[in-house]
Parts: sequence; C-alpha cells; structure tokens
Amino acid sequence: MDIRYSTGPKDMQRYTTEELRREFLIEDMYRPDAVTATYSHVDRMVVLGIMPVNQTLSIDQGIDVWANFGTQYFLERREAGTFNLGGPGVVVADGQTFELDFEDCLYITKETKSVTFQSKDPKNPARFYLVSAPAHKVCKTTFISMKDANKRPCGDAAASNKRVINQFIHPDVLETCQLSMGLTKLEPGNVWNSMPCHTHERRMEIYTYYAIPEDGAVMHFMGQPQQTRHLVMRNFDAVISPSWSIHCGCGTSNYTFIWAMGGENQAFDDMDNINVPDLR
Ligand SMILES: O=C(O)C(=O)C[C@H](O)C(=O)CO
Ligand SMILES: [Zn+2]
Repeated sequence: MDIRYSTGPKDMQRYTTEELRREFLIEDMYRPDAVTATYSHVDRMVVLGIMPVNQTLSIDQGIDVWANFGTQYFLERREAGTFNLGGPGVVVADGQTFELDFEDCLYITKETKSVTFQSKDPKNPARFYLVSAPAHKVCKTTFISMKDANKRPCGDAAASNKRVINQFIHPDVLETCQLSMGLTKLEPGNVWNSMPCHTHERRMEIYTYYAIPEDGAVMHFMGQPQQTRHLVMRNFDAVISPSWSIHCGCGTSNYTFIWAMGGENQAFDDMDNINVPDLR
C-alpha cells in the first residue's frame, strides 16, 4: 500500500515537480493480475487499480488489512465505488454477481465481506478503478450504468469546455455514507474541465483521467487559487486534490475523467467558485 500523508498548502509552495508528483499523482495503477493500492490520509480515501487478466482478484489482494485499516476485512468500516474502464468484467460482492461493461459503475456497501473482480476476456481485460471512503452505516450495493446517471450538461464550445457531468454515486441516484463519484465527458474539440475552477473546503476530491491518446496529456492544475501548479497527466493517471486545492485540467484533445469526493457533505454544488482573473 502506497501511503500518502496529508500535505499543507504552505509546504506545497516549495515543492519541485518531482515532489509534487510524489505527493499527489498516482501512476501505473493497472498491472496484469494485480491490485495496486494508494491510501491517502486526506479524508482517508483509498484508491485501487484492479486489472484481472487470467485470475480472479480479491479487493484486498496484496493488502495487509489489519495493518492498514485495523479491521478484519477491507469493507468492514468502509464503502466503495468502482468503475470499469476496460473490457467486460464481473464483480461478485458477497455472492451477488454484477456484470460491468465499459463505464459501468458499482457502489459497494460497508460490511461487504468478499469482493472479487474478473475479466470475461483475458485478451481485453477489465480495468477496475475503485475509490473507498470510511463509512458509518450499511447502504445498498447498487449497479449504476450511464443511463441511470444524473446528467448535467455544461460549458460551451466558445470556452472549449462543453461537457456532460454524469453523476453516478450521488444523493439524487442512491444513498451512501459520504462517497460520491461520477464521470465527466468532454465533447470533441473541447479541452477544459472545471474552468472557471473551484475548491470545496468541506470535501476532498480525486480525479482519474482517461481516453487520453498515447502521445497526448492533460495538464491538471492544482494548488491554492493564488499559488497554482500543474501536473502532466497520462492516460489512467489519478490525482489527489486536498480541500484547499483547485482541481481542473486542460488536455491536448478531449478526454474523460472520473471524480470522487468524500468529506463533510455531499452537496455537489457547494463549491467555493473562483473567478479566472483571481487565479495566480
Ligand atoms: O467538469 C466538471 O466541471 C466536473 O466534473 C467537476 C467535478 O465534478 C468537481 O470538481 C466536483 O466538485
Ligand atoms: Zn470539485
């Protein structure tokens, strides 16, 4: 488990590119028949990359659950959301089987003892992106497809940010403890997400970017609004955004990303909006 301790905004002002990447960027998440895990002390969110090829993988594969969580099993005191970003796959949660195709999502409740992941075709493996947050009550494990998601079209072509925010794990769709997750798709020819940008002092956020061409990148902007920095993101990289940091990106072409939030509340529009002229 890759442990990331919380970083304050003052420290970040002096970080080199490498230090910034080591603190906030999560790379190389999908390795054949392996689970990669990052534990962020920012709101105690856990990010997994799960790529079953020939094997069935358990959520806790390679993780010392007792040492990291002090519990008997991974979801004893946690909830999770997973999106499949690869070929067709199957998730089995305490005996319930869910088939997840590309961009399908599964919310998995606290107290689910066994969660396993499989690919249907080893030549086109599934790629499960999973985010887990501490949870205090049992909700309902629920499959959510793109058609079930709450749609929020926004932006416009003149500002190069025409996109649809698809809210999957969101209070309008299902009940969770604190986790919310969704998928934002930029239309062709549009490159900016979340600009004008925002922070939300009451929640942290994690983005993972994909549908980025091999020779392309998304410049992800972070930091306090008056002290911005950028990280160069490649396909399937993820980035941790503490509550004090903006989180927005500009790509070399259009792309898609998944956002995940945890913290004090689940009010999606509870953002501290920042005017572009105020950015530094
Ligand atoms: O494109 C966007 O704008 C977003 O998807 C914004 C994120 O969902 C977000 O930052 C929510 O706080
Ligand atoms: Zn946000």
